[in-house]
Amino acid sequence: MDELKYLSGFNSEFKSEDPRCPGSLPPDQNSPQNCPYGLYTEHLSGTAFTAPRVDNKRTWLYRIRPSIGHDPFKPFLNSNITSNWDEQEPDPNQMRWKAFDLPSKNEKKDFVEGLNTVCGSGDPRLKHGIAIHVYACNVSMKDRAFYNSDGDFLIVPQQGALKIITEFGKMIVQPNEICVIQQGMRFTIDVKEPSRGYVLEVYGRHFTIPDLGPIGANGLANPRHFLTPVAWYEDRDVRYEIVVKYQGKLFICEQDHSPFDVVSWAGNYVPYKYDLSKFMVINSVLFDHCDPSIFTVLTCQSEIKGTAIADFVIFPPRWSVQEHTFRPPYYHRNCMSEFMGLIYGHYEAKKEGFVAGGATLHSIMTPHGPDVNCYNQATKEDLKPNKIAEGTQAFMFESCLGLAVTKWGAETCHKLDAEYYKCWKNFKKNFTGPVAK
Ligand SMILES: O=C(O)Cc1cc(O)ccc1O
Ligand SMILES: [Fe+2]
Repeated sequence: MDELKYLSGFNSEFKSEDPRCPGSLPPDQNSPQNCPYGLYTEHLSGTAFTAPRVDNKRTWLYRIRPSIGHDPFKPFLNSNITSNWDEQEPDPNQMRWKAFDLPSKNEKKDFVEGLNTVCGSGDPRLKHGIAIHVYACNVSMKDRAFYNSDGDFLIVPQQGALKIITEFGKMIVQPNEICVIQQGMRFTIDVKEPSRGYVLEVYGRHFTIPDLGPIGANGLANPRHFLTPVAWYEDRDVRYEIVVKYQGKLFICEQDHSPFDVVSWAGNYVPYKYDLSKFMVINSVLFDHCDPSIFTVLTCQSEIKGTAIADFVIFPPRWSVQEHTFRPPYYHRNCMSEFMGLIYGHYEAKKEGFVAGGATLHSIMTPHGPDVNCYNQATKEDLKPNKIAEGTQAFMFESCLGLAVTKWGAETCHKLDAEYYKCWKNFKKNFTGPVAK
């Protein structure tokens, strides 16, 4: 069970000291000539120095050795991570992936080795774009840490808890929880069982909780339910590997000690986790279907007002009570890209074929919506209050960007389901014809 301590709050100014070294945080300044306990000071920037105060993110780390003490980086081979979006020809078709494979029993893959890019857009060098990855791993990262120089990772475990050690401390992230580890933050992941999940990466900008508009001051994700680790360090002089994702490729270097040697830290640029069951769900209580934006947990905004480079949206269990309404998602064509995954249960619009650990992609302006069975049932059902999606958690990564599927996503994973289009075959023509003159 999760017995770790956390700090609660979103976008808060935190400070934390490992209790083994009380007073390790310099009390009156950021950069003393000599730090308590002989620690080194290091600054981690999450935004430009000159970013407006409301967006400005940085943290001061007090550590046993500065991060710079490492050998040169070399390419890390055998990775299915990419930001090359031209591997395949564009494909506007609705896509559905069966559950992505877990490593087989005689394979050993840690989180880094098990990361595969499915689709994405943009360029980490231009600090604009996203990538969607899936991971499947069965061993812990042994004396190996990872950091992403390209952007932030929003990690959605689907199977298996992740024990994540970061420079800021430890967190355990279970399925139905998510975490965000931002650009530059080093972490290592331990797993106890074959584990699988999804990663939404955003280049160059950070996630926020959405504005609430007329909803008011409260609702959706509550800032106090976002949890940040408390300082924890290890003083271990061993060969340690640091893997970096840099401009879409992985590189590896070695150093002679654990990078998890931060004794205390202070700032507002931190990793955090969030339990999806704590989301305060809002929905229509009389008629019509609310847009899925009502279920936005986190958003990464573009420069265009109200338009997200990436929204993280969930479809949690909730009561459906609308009168004279077609209750499932409406048929539509969207100017945004919609990538969906399933943590457990069944998605209301597609009871078959879209399975936990699998995915769908409905690209810009590609028509989609409930399958024929769902339509037929929803147009006939007695509209009593109904708890939908009990025992279910589907989610969507929605982006204003056009997404390209990688070679891994289209071919190598062997999970694309060629039968997907069939769930929309055989719509009955119900048209009753014009009024007779
Ligand atoms: O396509 C989907 O299943 C996601 C979705 C759900 C919904 O309730 C309304 C619109 C929408 O795109
Ligand atoms: Fe949709």
